[in-house]
Amino acid sequence: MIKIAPSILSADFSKLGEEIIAISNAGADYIHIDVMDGNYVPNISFGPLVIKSIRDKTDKIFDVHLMIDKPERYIKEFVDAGADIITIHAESTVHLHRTIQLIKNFDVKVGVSINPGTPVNNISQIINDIDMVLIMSVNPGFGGQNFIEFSIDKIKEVRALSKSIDIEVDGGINNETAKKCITAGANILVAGSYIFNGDYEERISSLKD
Ligand SMILES: O=C(CO)[C@H](O)[C@H](O)COP(=O)(O)O
Ligand SMILES: [Co+2]
Repeated sequence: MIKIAPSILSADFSKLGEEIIAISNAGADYIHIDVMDGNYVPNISFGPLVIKSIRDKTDKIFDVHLMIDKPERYIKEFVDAGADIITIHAESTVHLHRTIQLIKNFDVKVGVSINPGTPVNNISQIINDIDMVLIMSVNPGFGGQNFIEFSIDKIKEVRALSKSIDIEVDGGINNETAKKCITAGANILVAGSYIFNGDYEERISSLKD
């Protein structure tokens, strides 16, 4: 089953609540929430207070993608805000294994993401401890970038390590790149600009098809 996770980074922030409702009704499986601190990535988005303010707009899974340095400092805040899945970047913490255990102790799902320049090998040691691998198919920080083709090989590599783990792909996803990702073994697709720049329902079903 392919799941679609619209990234609200491309939503209209002036009416975020309405956007969450619209994207949920259009068939989103997850709501992908990009948290950026202006340090780990060269952009600033929003934090736990904003997430908390939209939590009651939908029952969909809140898929929180933390692009922040030392994410271990803020796990409790994101759990309290309503995160169902918390994904941290392997490059963002010195103590990856410890931070994974910390997230698991809160009884939410845990994902680990790797940037385009990070080899899959960097997460082979912890892959059996986590629920999801998030392959970044653009350099994190901004929506609307072009898909990096070698990400396909990385998806295949992760799938070879685990038949059952969730593999999410994030960045530059459209109906063409989606096909390649699914064929390579991904089962969750994040899409921001592709979905929010068109008819939400049509775009989500074009990714699923
Ligand atoms: O994590 C992200 C950026 O760091 C976003 O989820 C991603 O860029 C989605 O945007 P688009 O689909 O427009 O590429
Ligand atoms: Co993201």
